[in-house]
Amino acid sequence: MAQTVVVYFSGYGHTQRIAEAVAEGAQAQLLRIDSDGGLPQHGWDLLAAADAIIFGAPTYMGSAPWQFKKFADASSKAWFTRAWQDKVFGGFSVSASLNGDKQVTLIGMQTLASQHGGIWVSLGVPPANTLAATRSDVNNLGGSVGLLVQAPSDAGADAIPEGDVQTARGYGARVTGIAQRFKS
Ligand SMILES: Cc1cc2nc3c(=O)[nH]c(=O)nc-3n(C[C@H](O)[C@H](O)[C@H](O)COP(=O)(O)O)c2cc1C
Repeated sequence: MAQTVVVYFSGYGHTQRIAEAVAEGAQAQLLRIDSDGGLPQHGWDLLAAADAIIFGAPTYMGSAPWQFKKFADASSKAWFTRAWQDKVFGGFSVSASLNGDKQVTLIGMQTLASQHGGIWVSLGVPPANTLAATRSDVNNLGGSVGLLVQAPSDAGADAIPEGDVQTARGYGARVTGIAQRFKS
């Protein structure tokens, strides 16, 4: 079985909930970036050993929070040794607005994965964008590069629409499934 790690930052718990849903689908280990932008002691070893790495962050002011950027910059050590070369990568971002410029955060993650020589996994699900579509549908936000999630600004993580949570589980499963195909 391919080993996937979901490495994420969450300021107020919304991205944490989605990281858990992605990890459930991916049968992955969770690795939280702390409020200082650091990883726990074993964090870098866990990432080095992974077959697949999924990045997660909320969108703050139109891009990833500085804590995620600190982690990304610190990953230059792995870049120097090509430690993440040919791993499978995915990414997700949570924000309050339906759009909210989440795509900018996602493209940053895709670029980070590409700098490391990784293989990026798209969302792989068509958009639910018909008149009959609702927020309970899978991929109702119409993402393609990776996973997009909306969390209402005045509510906790429990208020994230079920369609987004389901999309998160499905995306996690897709990333690990693809990593498994590369492994076998
Ligand atoms: C400093 C800051 C900046 C934010 N900027 C945006 C933004 O650009 N677009 C948006 O839609 N939401 C924005 N939000 C809302 C967050 O993306 C949203 O509340 C998200 O669910 C927070 O995730 P977290 O609880 O994991 O930190 C911002 C929130 C904060 C605190």
